[in-house]
Amino acid sequence: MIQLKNVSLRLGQHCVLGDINASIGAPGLTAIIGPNGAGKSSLLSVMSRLQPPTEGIVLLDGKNLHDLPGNTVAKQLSLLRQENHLVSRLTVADLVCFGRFPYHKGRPGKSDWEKIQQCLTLLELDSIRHRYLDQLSGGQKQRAFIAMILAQDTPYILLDEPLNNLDMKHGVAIMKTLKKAAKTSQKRVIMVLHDINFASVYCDFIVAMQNGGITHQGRTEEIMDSAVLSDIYQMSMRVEEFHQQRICFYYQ
Ligand SMILES: Nc1ncnc2c1ncn2[C@@H]1O[C@H](COP(=O)(O)OP(=O)(O)OP(=O)(O)O)[C@@H](O)[C@H]1O
Repeated sequence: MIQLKNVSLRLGQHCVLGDINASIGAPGLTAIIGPNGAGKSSLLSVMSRLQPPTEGIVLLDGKNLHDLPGNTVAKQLSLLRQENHLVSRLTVADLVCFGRFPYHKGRPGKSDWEKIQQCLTLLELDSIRHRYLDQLSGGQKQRAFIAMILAQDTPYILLDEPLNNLDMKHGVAIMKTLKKAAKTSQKRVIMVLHDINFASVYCDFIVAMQNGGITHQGRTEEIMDSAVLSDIYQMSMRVEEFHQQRICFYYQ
């Protein structure tokens, strides 16, 4: 698990995260939800070591994340950020190969190429594997980055809005792929999601944030409740059962 103990983050004058105590990352899929500016991306940054907390500590399987060697962390935890600034003259295959870097250190071997091929196929990227990143649509690029993250093959996978730019078919396909990876390889996938119904249908746990703090945390069915969601988003949200799934209606 990733444990946060009295974690606070201040950026300039702004208290972005305030005294968070939580354990996140049981095997399966965990969604982090909440309104804009609640601190979801900041929480992922702190949990992935991208950003050291101003106060408190983050433990990865009981060890202080910020004391662990970089290469150890890279084999334990991968992070897909919302904004990815990488050289656009990389091909899709180069990018996915980059995900294997903690293992091959620049000299990919047979097992690395097998994994790269597997991830390209899984994300339906075979036909565009030789295209440069700046020749891709937003959704194709997003799938290439997700393939890179899966190629890193870490027990913890942190994704900031992985469904950005994806059409419904690819959104569903990626959630199913992550769910299968979690089930067959005991992965712990933690992802920021804005689409509450994707969280409801595919995630096992939900962590909800407001104003830099975690206000609700539990199994998906506990959080997918009209009163709880209305409180989190400060608007009327109605949850109903539809084909054995809890679906939220919030269009007014
Ligand atoms: N570099 C920064 N300096 C100061 N404040 C920042 C900085 N980066 C983010 N913030 C503030 O921190 C708060 C949390 O931002 P964060 O991006 O973590 O929220 P979020 O929940 O991911 O939002 P969204 O849903 O809009 O992506 C916001 O109020 C934001 O304005």
